[in-house]
Order: sequence, then C-alpha cells, then structure tokens
Amino acid sequence: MQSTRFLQFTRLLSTSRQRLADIEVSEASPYVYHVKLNKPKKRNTFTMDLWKESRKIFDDLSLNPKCRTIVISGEGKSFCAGIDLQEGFGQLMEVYESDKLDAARKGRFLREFIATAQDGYTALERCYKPIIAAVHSHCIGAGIDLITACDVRLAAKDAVFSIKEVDVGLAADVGTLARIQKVVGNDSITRELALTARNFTADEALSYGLISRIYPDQATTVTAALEMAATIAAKSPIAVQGTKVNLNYGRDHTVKESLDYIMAWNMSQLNTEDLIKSAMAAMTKEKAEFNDV
Ligand SMILES: CCC/C=C/C=C/C(=O)SCCNC(=O)CCNC(=O)[C@H](O)C(C)(C)COP(=O)(O)OP(=O)(O)OC[C@H]1O[C@@H](n2cnc3c(N)ncnc32)[C@H](O)[C@@H]1OP(=O)(O)O
Repeated sequence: MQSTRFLQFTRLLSTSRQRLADIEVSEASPYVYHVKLNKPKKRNTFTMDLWKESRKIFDDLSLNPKCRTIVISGEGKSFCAGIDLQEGFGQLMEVYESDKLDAARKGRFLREFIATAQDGYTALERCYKPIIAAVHSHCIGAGIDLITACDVRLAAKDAVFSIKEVDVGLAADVGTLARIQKVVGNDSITRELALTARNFTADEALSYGLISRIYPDQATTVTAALEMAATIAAKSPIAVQGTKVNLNYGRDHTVKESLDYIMAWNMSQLNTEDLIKSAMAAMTKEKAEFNDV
C-alpha cells in the first residue's frame, strides 16, 4: 500500500494537475511578451507547479505567431531566490523519507521530478523566440539555472547572484552546471562560484560575461530589456528565430556539424519573402513589415 502523502506526490508529477497563476504573461508591445515571475511573498521561488507552469508558458509562446521576443523578470524584492526550501524541498523529502518504496522506485520518482524541473527551464532554450532576462536583487540557485537558459541577461546594479546548490546539499541539476561554462567560458571562475556558493555582484557577473549590461535599478533594467526585445521583434522573425536555433546548435556541435546544420536549415528558410523585404527596407531606409510565423 502506498501512503497518502506519496500518492499526492505522484499526482504532483502528473501533467493533469496544473495551477497557472504564479507567472504573469502580458503583451508589452506588438510582438513583445513580458513574462513575470509573480510570487513576490515567496521571492519567486520554484516548486514543481511553477516548473510545470514555466514549461507550458514557454512552449505556448514558442508557437504563438504574435510573439517574437520575450522578457522575463521577477516581481517584488527578489528576481528568484531558487527552489522553495519549504514546498519544493518538501516535495523531494516526501520521496526521500518514504518507507514504502525501495531505492529503485525512489530513484524513478526522483528522475521524473528532476526531468520536470529541468524541462521547465529547457523550455526557454527550445523556445523559438529570443528571451531576455531582466534580473534584479537576488538571483540564487534555481534562479541561475533559469537565466542560463535565456538568450540575453541584463541586470540591475543591485543584483546578487549565487550558485547556491552546494550549500543546500546538492549538485545543481536543472541547468546551471550544464550551461554556465558555455555562457561564461571561464572554467576557473565557474568552478569557484559553483563550489563555494559565494555571492557575486552584478559588476562581477558582467566581468565574467554572465550578463551583458548593468542598469541603475530594476525598472530601468526591465525597460531596457523591453526596448531590446522590441528592436529584435521588428526584424524578420524567420531570420531571428533561425539565428537562435543555430546559435544553440553551434554551441553544442562542431563547426563542421553546425555548418551542415545551417545549410540544411537555410535550404528551406532562405525561401522567404523576408529576404527581399529586409533588403528593400535597408535600401529605402523604411521599416519592413513581416508576416507572422
Ligand atoms: C530537482 C530540482 C532541484 C533544484 C534545486 C535548486 C536549488 C536551489 O535553488 S539552492 C538555493 C535555495 N535558496 C536559498 O538558499 C535562498 C534562501 N533565502 C535567502 O537566503 C534569503 O531569504 C534571501 C537572501 C533570498 C532574502 O533575504 P531577506 O532578508 O531579504 O528576506 P527573508 O526574510 O530571508 O525572506 C523573505 C521571505 O521569503 C522567504 N524565502 C526566501 N527564500 C526562500 C526559499 N528559497 N524558499 C522558501 N521561502 C523563501 C522567507 O522564508 C521569508 O518568508 P516569510 O518569513 O514568510 O516572510
């Protein structure tokens, strides 16, 4: 017989249980969507529900023809304080402490837990639309996992980052360790940060290449991110989305494989009206209008 607590846990992993409320999605300007983590009292911490919500939102936006770029920000005093150490960790503890399951079965449930959490962020990476993170204040643990799955990272001067996982007894498993070396490209500093879990500032993050710009405060950061998103959204969506797909591919493959991949990609994607529209706009200095994709 399985315990009631454990049955609750299995329901948690099932896709039928969804609470879509803790992330706010709005259209900030034509073709620009603003995704706001909206659990300010809990410092935008992640639980299984929030990871599922994230996956759904970004998979939907990826296929939404009225969305061309996305900004993600956090409401309240922190951008994201990581996993919810009560609810999120509690969910993990239910499996860990269960005396009804053998080690193999615990492992299978933990695998599903981790896979769901990973996919909540990988959805940002596989989203066709470029995503700009506008970070302020605390960006801790799962917050870093999240931003490393984004395309561009901007931050307010007050941002404080920490790859915190070793301090809570685990190796970061929802994206940071897989992606940060590719983002930062400095082995020694990423190991230092991941192994010590120490806080680092926006200035440091800029010097490492984790973020590309710093702004005076949260409001200015979000405004700048929305402006950057609008600039990108005004360009050919075929060109922009093809660029994201091929940058991701190039990051994970050899130059030869990437050249072959973009050749195959552009065998279809160069057959686009956007090419002539963009060229005409460049020559006439007028703004091109592109059809939805
Ligand atoms: C398979 C998935 C595996 C994923 C793993 C992910 C791992 C991680 O994310 S590791 C990182 C975990 N996070 C932390 O260790 C951060 C803990 N929080 C803090 O250090 C501080 O709260 C913080 C620096 C964010 C803010 O400090 P401040 O003094 O400004 O505020 P507090 O009074 O401490 O907190 C305000 C309320 O927020 C609640 N809260 C903050 N962080 C968390 C959290 N991670 N989980 C749950 N709740 C959190 C805090 O309890 C306060 O609530 P209340 O007392 O009700 O006002």
